[in-house]
Amino acid sequence: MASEQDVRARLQRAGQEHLLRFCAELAPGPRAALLAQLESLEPEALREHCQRAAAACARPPDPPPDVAARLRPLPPERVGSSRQSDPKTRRLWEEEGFHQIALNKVAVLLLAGGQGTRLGVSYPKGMYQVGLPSQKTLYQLQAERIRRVQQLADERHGTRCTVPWYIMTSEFTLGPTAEFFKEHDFFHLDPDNVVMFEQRMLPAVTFDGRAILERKDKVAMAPDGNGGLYCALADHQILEDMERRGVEFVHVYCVDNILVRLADPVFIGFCVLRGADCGAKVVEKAYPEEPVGLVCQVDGVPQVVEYSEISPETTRLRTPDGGLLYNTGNMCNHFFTRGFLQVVTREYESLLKPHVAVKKVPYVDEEGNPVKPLKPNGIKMEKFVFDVFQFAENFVAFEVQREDEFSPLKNADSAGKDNPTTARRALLSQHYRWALQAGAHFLDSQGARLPELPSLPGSGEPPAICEISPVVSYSGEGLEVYLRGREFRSPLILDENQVRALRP
Ligand SMILES: CC(=O)N[C@H]1[C@@H](OP(=O)(O)OP(=O)(O)OC[C@H]2O[C@@H](n3ccc(=O)[nH]c3=O)[C@H](O)[C@@H]2O)O[C@H](CO)[C@@H](O)[C@@H]1O
Repeated sequence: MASEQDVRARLQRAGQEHLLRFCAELAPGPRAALLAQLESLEPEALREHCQRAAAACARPPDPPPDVAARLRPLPPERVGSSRQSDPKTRRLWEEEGFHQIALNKVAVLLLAGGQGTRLGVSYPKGMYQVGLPSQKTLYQLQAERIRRVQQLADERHGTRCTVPWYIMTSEFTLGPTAEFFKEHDFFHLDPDNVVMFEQRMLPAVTFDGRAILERKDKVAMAPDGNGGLYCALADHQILEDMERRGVEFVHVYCVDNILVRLADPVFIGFCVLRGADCGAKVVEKAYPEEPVGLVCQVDGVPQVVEYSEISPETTRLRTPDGGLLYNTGNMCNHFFTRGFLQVVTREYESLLKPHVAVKKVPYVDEEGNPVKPLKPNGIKMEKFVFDVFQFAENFVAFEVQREDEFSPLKNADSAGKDNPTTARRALLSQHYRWALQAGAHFLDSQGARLPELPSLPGSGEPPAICEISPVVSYSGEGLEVYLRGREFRSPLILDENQVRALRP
């Protein structure tokens, strides 16, 4: 371990010597912990990080005034649509996707390093359960969708394929996530095919460029944003692991969309047949100010402009027919070829510009008292996963139906939107629609038929409660054999056991 003297010399080079101001009064344990943490911070990088944060914060608020003028919607030739395509084309994409999955060429990669601050939980968001009858967590739903998509590819192609699951965590989420997966026996996936790796952390910085001490013995650190993915892939040789497994296509997604279709064969197939190296799923925005990134072009280059960096006036612009001009909402659901990820990690990562987030960061004052600030006092610098789109040779967007594929869990119920209630409702409405399409009828507790509302939107409360395990159906397929012409009392939980009992 480095001595205090060494660490002090390094911090002097970085202009951050104040981080040692309580060192002398610490007991040996905390002192060693602090020195170890400080030793891991490379002086030049720390200096640059702190200067950059302060400078970025001193600039006028983003976006620069001329961004709106440089924005354009994506040209139609770059956009495919699941909802507007004919069934034959959709089938073609799906077949191609399943073909690639059966060849073991597809992996999924979960971004799970975020802290769930808005949701108000101290544990990883994937461990959250929104109150489904089965009490499944987001992680379990995702694991089961992987199992089902593998099974469907196997049935079509007579294989035994694997969709490896890469999970990017952070210092905050790795321990509890790894523990949770162990406790749940990896949700019946082979642990060898679940690869967890950790993204880097960066110090939080004051407005005048000083790294913040959260405690006398600890610097305040935050994950480096979901664009930390590219450094983390290199740090942990993840692309090499993918290469060993023969993975060519990577489906990257955000932890909190309860409807997420992992390794979605339709999306994968569309991107592969288009020869894309990079793709993004999009949904039509629900309302102009919806907090979703805007997939568009800036100066003719495909990009996402984050919701926090676009003015309300621009979000409200309309086309002559009355629709929103900027309508393509980012779902944080991306397609990358391994080749593209390789080029990005080798050549472009250092060109990604960090984004500034001003936050309330707990700290110790000059006397060493812990303070929970009431106003934002610190800067966190984050890279964004989509900032690599600009480097793609062939970028495509793929539009899907919101009620089929997008219901993010961002907030606590008090926020009214994108919360546990809306997520639960979206999933149960979808399963209710699938059950009706498959020919099921529902009865109330007295045995009377309940009304049938086949076009119920995701936001509506379904007349009957029906939850279908992802192990039974991935996107509504294969249900007729259990449900057609049958009557069920609400609630119906269609899981593996129930299916065995219903099999003709
Ligand atoms: C930067 C980004 O992608 N923004 C998108 C994100 O916004 P949003 O602001 O909701 O992004 P979040 O903070 O929820 O992060 C998205 C995902 O990245 C993960 N994460 C975050 C920070 C971090 O350091 N490490 C990490 O892995 C989170 O765990 C989560 O799975 O989702 C929205 C859809 O729901 C999109 O419309 C936004 O354009």
